[in-house]
Amino acid sequence: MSEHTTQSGTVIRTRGLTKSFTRGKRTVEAVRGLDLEIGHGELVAFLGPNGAGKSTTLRMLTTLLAPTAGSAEVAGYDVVTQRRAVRNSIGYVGQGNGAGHTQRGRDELVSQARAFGMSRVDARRRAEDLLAAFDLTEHAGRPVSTLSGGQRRRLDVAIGLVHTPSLLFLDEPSTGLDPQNRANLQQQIERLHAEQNTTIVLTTHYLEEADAIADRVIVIDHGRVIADDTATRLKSGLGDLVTLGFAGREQAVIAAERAAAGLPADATVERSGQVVTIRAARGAETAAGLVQDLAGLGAPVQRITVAQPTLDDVFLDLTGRSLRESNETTPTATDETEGAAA
Ligand SMILES: Nc1ncnc2c1ncn2[C@@H]1O[C@H](COP(=O)(O)OP(=O)(O)OP(=O)(O)O)[C@@H](O)[C@H]1O
Repeated sequence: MSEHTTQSGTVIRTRGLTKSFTRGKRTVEAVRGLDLEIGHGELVAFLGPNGAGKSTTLRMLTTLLAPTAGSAEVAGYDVVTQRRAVRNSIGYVGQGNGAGHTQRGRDELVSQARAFGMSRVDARRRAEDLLAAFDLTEHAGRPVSTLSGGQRRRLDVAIGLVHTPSLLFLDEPSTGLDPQNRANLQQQIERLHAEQNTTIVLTTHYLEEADAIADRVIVIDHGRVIADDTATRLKSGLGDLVTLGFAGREQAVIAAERAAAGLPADATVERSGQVVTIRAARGAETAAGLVQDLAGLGAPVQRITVAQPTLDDVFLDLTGRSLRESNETTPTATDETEGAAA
């Protein structure tokens, strides 16, 4: 089904998109005034800690939740007044498993395709194509409940694609998968994007996932967009992290002083016990120069690592918190759903 795009190729446009939930006497402002434009063919990741508002945004864009304020157009249709048209234009794979548990994978795909109005022959052909594309052909005759987590998740994505949407929303597609299955699913998503030019919007709290597959990373925190760019550009604003280890505290003090005196003003130097950490552009060069200087000053470096910035460093720089740690400690709650998936 083809999507109806604006002349500029924008497929998602939101203005002041807002959602609050009332829980008892408390109001949770899950999404606060989002202004977004996403173009045809982009692969966008919404990245943020648990509870940041990623799923709520996706659920508004896919018409599952009505916004409290603001507006959103998806594939050229309004998510409130043209819900059906939006739903017909998109694929949506939610966090839970969409597939029925006792159905066989192949039958599930065929029934979904039939539900979208395909003939029996076309539905079977579509199911076989999707099974092949997601490496599921050999498992297609098994009841869904017997599939592994990774196979089930791939089937979910295949189901979301039955009607060949050119815009696909994936809510945490790889959460709960082991690294191998996660990598496998990421490959399928990238292939879908590259081969079919499908616009893909996914949510994730895996930094590496956003970094590896998205053309554009929209970092969300407390219901707001706090950064929006390619992963490379987001990271390029930060320096490399150089860690130097010394035999004793005194040498580390000398090293910290030397580094602070010799590095550009935007570099940062911290010392903790026998370890000095430096955040600076061109970390390898910085480290090499320092190692030489320090040997001459009687403070030889014993251990050295140079790490390039990650998206976690970007998040830390923006919020003062580590996204990795936020994910480990922040609880999440979703307890009400409005409407149902297409
Ligand atoms: N149906 C709901 N009723 C009440 N509060 C809700 C509901 N859905 C979400 N929230 C709250 O809104 C905030 C944003 O939640 P949301 O699920 O959008 O975050 P998220 O970034 O997708 O997190 P996660 O990665 O855990 O899915 C959270 O504080 C959450 O508890």
